[in-house]
Amino acid sequence: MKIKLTGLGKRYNYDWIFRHLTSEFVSNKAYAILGYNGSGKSTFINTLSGNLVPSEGIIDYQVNSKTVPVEEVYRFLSFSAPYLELIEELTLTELIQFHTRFKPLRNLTPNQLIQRMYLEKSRNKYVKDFSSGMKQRLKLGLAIYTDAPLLLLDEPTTNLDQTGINWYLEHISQNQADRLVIVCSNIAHEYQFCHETLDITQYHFPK
Ligand SMILES: Nc1ncnc2c1ncn2[C@@H]1O[C@H](COP(=O)(O)OP(=O)(O)OP(=O)(O)O)[C@@H](O)[C@H]1O
Repeated sequence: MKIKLTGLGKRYNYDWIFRHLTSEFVSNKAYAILGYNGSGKSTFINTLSGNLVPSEGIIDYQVNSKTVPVEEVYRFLSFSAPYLELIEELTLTELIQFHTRFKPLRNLTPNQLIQRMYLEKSRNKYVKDFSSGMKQRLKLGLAIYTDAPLLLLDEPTTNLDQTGINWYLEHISQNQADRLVIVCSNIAHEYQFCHETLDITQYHFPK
């Protein structure tokens, strides 16, 4: 997986959030997108994922050296973010079954995933009855263990306690090979495994 950005910019109405952004992201590397609250990290990652349309510039996606059109990119990514909701009306087992109808897991069964998330006791519990930390572990577990070459994480340790943070760091580091990982964050421990950083605030002021 490779994503090449050329002169990328995004604005809401008359406000440019970022502009003149040229960069490249490649597989087997993890990148941290940094910046203070409201600086544009989520806007950037949602532009990369194809959820938002860029206001200017080009995004070139390549999978196995073949160009992929933006409307197909969703097939190659898994994405966890505070604003992406789980289906709360399903039990944990039902949710994983539903999820895997669209995207397979990375060489593990739904039961193994439940074990890795330490959610065995909650397999028949409705997601709406999960604690906020359990929901976050579920979001991250589904994202990390979905078999997708592009893994996008926005504020991954939201609602996690120290045990949850350690769990996230262990599982992300075990599952970052052979894929492209992009993490939006302003908390150092969330992106300590990343190889490169991109400070979105550097693209605030157009030259
Ligand atoms: N749909 C929208 N319409 C207009 N402005 C928006 C919209 N979405 C975000 N913004 C604005 O874009 C700016 C960047 O927001 P964004 O959520 O990308 O920042 P962020 O760096 O991810 O913030 P945080 O760290 O708080 O999550 C903010 O000023 C925000 O108010």
